[in-house]
Amino acid sequence: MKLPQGFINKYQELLGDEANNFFKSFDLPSLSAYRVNPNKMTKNQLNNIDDEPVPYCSTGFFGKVNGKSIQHTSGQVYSQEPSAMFVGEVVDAKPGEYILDLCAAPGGKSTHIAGKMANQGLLVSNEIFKNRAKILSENIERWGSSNTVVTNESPDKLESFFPAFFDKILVDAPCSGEGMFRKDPDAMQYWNESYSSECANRQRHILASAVKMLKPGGKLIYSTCTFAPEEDEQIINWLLDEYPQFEMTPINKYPGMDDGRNEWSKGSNDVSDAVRLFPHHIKGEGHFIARLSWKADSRNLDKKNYKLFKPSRLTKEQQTLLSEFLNDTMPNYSIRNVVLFGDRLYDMPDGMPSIDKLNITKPGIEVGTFKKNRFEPAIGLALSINSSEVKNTIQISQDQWRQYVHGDVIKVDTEHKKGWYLLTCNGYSICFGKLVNNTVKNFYPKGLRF
Ligand SMILES: C[S@@+](CC[C@H](N)C(=O)[O-])C[C@H]1O[C@@H](n2cnc3c(N)ncnc32)[C@H](O)[C@@H]1O
Repeated sequence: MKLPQGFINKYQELLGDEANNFFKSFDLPSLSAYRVNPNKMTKNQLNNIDDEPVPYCSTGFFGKVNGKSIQHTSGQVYSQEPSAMFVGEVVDAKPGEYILDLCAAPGGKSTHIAGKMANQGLLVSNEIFKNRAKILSENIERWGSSNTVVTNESPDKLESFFPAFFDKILVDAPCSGEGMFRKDPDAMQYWNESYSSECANRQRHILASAVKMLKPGGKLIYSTCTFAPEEDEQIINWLLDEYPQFEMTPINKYPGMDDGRNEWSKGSNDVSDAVRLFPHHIKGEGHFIARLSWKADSRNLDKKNYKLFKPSRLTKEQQTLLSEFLNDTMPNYSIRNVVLFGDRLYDMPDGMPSIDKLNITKPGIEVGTFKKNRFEPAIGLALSINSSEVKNTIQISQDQWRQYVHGDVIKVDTEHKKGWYLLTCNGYSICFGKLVNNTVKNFYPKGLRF
């Protein structure tokens, strides 16, 4: 691979004897891997996977997943390069926590975090760019995460909605992406001698917003997929100088992982507790991760600081249509917080403050749409539940799955009564379908068909 000459000069000087091995690693093929969804897969299914495990991520495996496979489309797996998986492990999300993933698209770290939260607590996944926030929402939807809200805001706008709100915040920062060169050589075209300093400026702004949204006592996790000290050790050194309430917390390092390099930090703070994943030391594309803790004790959320969320009001007709659907299909399902976007009904997780004026792409699980005289369940609802939560299911074969995702109807032999059914394949929820006279009508969203 032809690396930029300035890049070669820079890392020759920084890495000395190691530089040659570092440069050689760019000529090796990039590594593919995937994580499985612990909220969908059973331990047994996990144990049956033959691929080589990623040693530092219990749900990670080396291997390629086809984006048009049933595994991907039903949210059983998420493709992610292996070193990026260590970020989610360092976040160490726990069920019940309030977590913000501030730079979240396309959703690798958010799906990892959501998997660990087991649908309990609140995950706000934010992305500044609208088109990327849409992709993030689709990935969260497939993953079936019911405690996740996707927002589309700049970090400074988000501050006013969530002052001192989160237990943990991940800043997986936009960066010069040197760790992406091998996978996507086009990323090299943006590289120049001053690019890292520009990125560092933006990273400091994002972190300043993140600090305002973190609860005292909370944890801030910072990561990049670049090797540039300006965006890695020097950012952490700046953060420790600027916000003395923080201290670094050690990260349990696995063989092949390196310490943060104090000699690159241009400061007096010890940043060796950060971790570097270099492609010539470990099987991955490369990452930098640091975890900081706010030294003060955690205090409880003072609700008075927040405008409380007010649920949307359904009309009488909407209430009737929804009750009919739920009674017929999933009588035990109750919507936590009703949010209506036009005719689309969402089930928002608990814990959100008022969402007035907040740009939200996905306020939670999309339950369905109110149509004239009927309620149509959404694929988002199907992907977030399992068959034990619905009255009526139809198991379809892999061939029938192919027909359905292509937009075709499915014929079923057995006698079933007319109505909505959850279609499952190999035990995984796929979509709702409406059965009329032994034919399952196709409700797979047009935009997702293939
Ligand atoms: C490294 S990527 C995040 C990858 C993501 N965490 C994942 O695991 O899939 C950084 C994200 O930051 C977003 N971004 C760009 N400029 C930003 C800014 N000024 N503030 C916040 N986010 C920004 C980018 O659009 C991009 O989606």
